[in-house]
Amino acid sequence: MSMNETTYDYVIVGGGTAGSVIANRLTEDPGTTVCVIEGGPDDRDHENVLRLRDWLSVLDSDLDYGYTTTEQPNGNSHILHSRARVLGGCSSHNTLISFRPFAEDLDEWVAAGAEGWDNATVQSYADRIKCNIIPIAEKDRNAMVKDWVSSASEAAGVPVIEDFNALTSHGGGFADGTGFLSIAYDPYTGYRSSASVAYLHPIMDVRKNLTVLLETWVGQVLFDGDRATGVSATTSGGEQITVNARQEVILAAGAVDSPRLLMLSGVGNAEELAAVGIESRHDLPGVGENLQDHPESIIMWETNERVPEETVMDSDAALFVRRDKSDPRPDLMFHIYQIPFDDNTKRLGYDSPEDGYAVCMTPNIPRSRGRGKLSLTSSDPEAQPALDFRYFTDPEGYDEKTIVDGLKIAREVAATEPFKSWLKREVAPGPKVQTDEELSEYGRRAAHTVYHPAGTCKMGAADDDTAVVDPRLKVRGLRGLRIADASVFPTLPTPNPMVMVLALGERAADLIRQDRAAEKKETR
Ligand SMILES: Cc1cc2nc3c(=O)[nH]c(=O)nc-3n(C[C@H](O)[C@H](O)[C@H](O)COP(=O)(O)OP(=O)(O)OC[C@H]3O[C@@H](n4cnc5c(N)ncnc54)[C@H](O)[C@@H]3O)c2cc1C
Repeated sequence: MSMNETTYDYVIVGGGTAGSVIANRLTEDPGTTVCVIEGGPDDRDHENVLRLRDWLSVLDSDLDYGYTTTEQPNGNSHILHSRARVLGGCSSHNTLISFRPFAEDLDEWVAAGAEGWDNATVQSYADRIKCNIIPIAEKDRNAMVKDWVSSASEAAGVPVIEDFNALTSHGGGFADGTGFLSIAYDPYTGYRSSASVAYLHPIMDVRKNLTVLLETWVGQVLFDGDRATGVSATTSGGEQITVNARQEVILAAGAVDSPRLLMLSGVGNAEELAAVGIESRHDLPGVGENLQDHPESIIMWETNERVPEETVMDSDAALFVRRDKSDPRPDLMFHIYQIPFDDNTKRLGYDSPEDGYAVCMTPNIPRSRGRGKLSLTSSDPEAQPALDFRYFTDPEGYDEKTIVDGLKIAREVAATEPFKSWLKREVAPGPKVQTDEELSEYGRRAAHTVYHPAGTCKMGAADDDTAVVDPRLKVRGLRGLRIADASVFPTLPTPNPMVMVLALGERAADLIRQDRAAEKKETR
């Protein structure tokens, strides 16, 4: 073995949300060695990463891969798809809004072939999550957002909910409601309780069986026949290294980079790989398909007085509405932003209120019907992949209608006291935009992402040719290779997905341990 070659039991690509969980759980056994390879630096060296309220300063910075979208004829072609380049992954730059999935979300997974991912099982894994998930502390709740919650409740005819997760963890879910969010944070310091904070910081430099390689980029998965044997990677100093896995390579590089890495390693649609000059190792047409997101739009107002200071991360409450009474889950979600969230409105020529005098509502589509595709544009590992979300292309026009309904409901909230009295004028789309056609045109052009790409290596039954991984997260048709991150979601859960990613990491570690124990028993 050469100097730049090392061997561990497990190699985890990506020290992000799921990767941090898996690394912690696998190294609970001191006899198991794990190497995490993370493309970004240590989050402990970045105060603005640790301080949740500074989250926007991390977006579009050198800690953001900043993926773009392809031309979106029916939507917004200018969305920047932030993905964190730092330990903890997107849990290190997101807003840490923490929702457990709904029971029916997981029924859909099981129906899609994800056997064993039923609600009872997944909730039991969510119970294990180490992040400090709590409803926003009273001291962080500001008067304007409290008034917004009252008005949202009255205008939409929905109850105020004090703890959304109490209803999903043991009651299966809720139909509608509004209230302050639950966040993974430390209310005393305002610091994140991200995956890296909760799962890695306490054990890094403590557990001798854990190695974390930072600022190191995995370029390829290495194979011996159909078995993944390790990865090749480049360190920040430009050194090429090989990291071997005695047992397994686990991809936890996220919904963009896990399929990208598979394709660069020759695993994907053979014809499409050939078209960009990559020799196919294993024809797996599902890689990169099924790209999903929670699309959203925005409505912004100028306030009469300065928005009060108290906040956790400037987006502290939500509203859920259910239009379709045949489904027990909500089908429209709104975040409130206590700041001008104006990237897309500015581009369309709207002015922005002075800092401290803006409030926004962002209606989003919890179960969007759009399905996109991620593909490689070249065999150059540095070339950005093409992310074609195909926003607002579902033939029924469901996504478009949801955004139009959302903008109308947001206006009803704004017309209801006590929130009404905070507002001076509607800035975007503005009072001239009234008809459904006008609202649709504006809503789609100003559309943004809730930053929830998923589904690009979807899980399905072992004999489902469109699936990339089986229900034990093993890449179909290969050995020694699993994927455990948001890319394996067959469908996006109704609410924000991070808790589902954390629970998936918890269960992935169990599956890996169970399979290893069974293998040991067999060879005895
Ligand atoms: C701005 C933003 C706000 C969000 N807000 C919320 C929220 O409030 N609530 C919520 O539920 N969800 C939120 N999300 C979504 C949520 O954070 C993600 O769905 C989730 O964190 C994804 O986890 P993951 O493990 O799949 O990937 P990630 O957490 O992205 O982890 C992937 C890791 O792999 C590393 N990596 C990638 N490729 C390589 C490679 N080739 N070599 C080495 N390392 C590599 C990356 O650096 C990264 O650390 C938000 C996302 C964003 C971007």
